[in-house]
Amino acid sequence: MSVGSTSSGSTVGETSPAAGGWREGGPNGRREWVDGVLAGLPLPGLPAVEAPGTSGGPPPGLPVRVAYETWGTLNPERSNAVLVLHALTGDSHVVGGVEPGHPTPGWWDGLIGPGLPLDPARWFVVAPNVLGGCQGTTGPWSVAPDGRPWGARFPRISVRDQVAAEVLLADALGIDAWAAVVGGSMGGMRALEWAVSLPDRVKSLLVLAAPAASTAEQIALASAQLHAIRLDPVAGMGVARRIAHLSYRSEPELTARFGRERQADGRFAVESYLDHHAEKLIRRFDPESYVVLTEAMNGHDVGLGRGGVRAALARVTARTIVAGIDSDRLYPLPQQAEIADGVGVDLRVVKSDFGHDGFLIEVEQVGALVAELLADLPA
Ligand SMILES: N[C@@H](CCO)C(=O)O
Repeated sequence: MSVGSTSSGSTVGETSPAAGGWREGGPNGRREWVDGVLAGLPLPGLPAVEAPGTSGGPPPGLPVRVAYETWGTLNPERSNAVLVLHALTGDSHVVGGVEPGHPTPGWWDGLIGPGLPLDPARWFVVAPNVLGGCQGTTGPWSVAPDGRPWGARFPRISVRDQVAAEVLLADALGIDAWAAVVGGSMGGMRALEWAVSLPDRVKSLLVLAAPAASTAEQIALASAQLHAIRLDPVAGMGVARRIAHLSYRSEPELTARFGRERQADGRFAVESYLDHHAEKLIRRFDPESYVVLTEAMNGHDVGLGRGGVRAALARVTARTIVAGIDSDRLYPLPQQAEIADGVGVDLRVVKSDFGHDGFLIEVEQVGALVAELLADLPA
């Protein structure tokens, strides 16, 4: 296993791993990577399933690189590490900073920093880029063992494989147990999978706006997106984002914000809004990663091979907070209620007009939950 680092000013990427440090004083995290070989989790993984353009499951011993960002310092007891897991199109850049010449927003700005719930003076915060994504951790953009990019040949992976890659990172950093594992949406799936698969390694857990298992409706919504991308990767990802983005927002919000208003070009304002989000994603995301990650979310089921969801949730020993967004129509509250009930805690509700994206927008409420989770943990 090897460990490397890039300067915070350069894009994290396995193709240009220039050695370097990080700019002191800015909120950017330190960007590094670890290389290793993917091992299975100690519990049964997903059965290999053939999908168009993929082989079935990662080959044994798949070499992987995990690119990640950190804030703060690991204490000598190695007891202050917090794992923050991003959602579908997120990345390791949890909070923003200043890259050369331009500010870079984070997706949970307000969560990490002095005096904030994850204060780097106290906590060592680790945010990996997900396996199968396109931000430096091994994914379809990476070079396969035969020297050619994986592309559409990238193996079908599961949320469990993604967690296995994060285990490799934890091992490389010498973190036996996380003080907390925190994630929303797809990040919440991985957070839950961590606590179920490796209960001894998760002291506390925040699962936000995520299900224990993807439902028929979630798979159906995703399946329409996958079809669009398979027909035309670039235009299709735009269509996929439009479908997905609608599921990320709430009907009352769309009505209040856009109504039936038309723009000068004749498009409904809400059409133009979706067009904008589609164009933005096309500029910043890889369609093959979108497919790989969406397939992984479709396969998500913490109970698979473990006697069902209820039995799997009974394995969790972490101090746990499970929260949902009251207006979330993608992963509605009953799904978080199921997790909370299975773990034996009360469901917590984030109030938001914005639907599923409330987990990104309501940072103050999310921050309060993180602070509560960590309140009297020794660090
Ligand atoms: N806006 C989020 C929603 C998915 O949780 C994303 O793009 O990842």
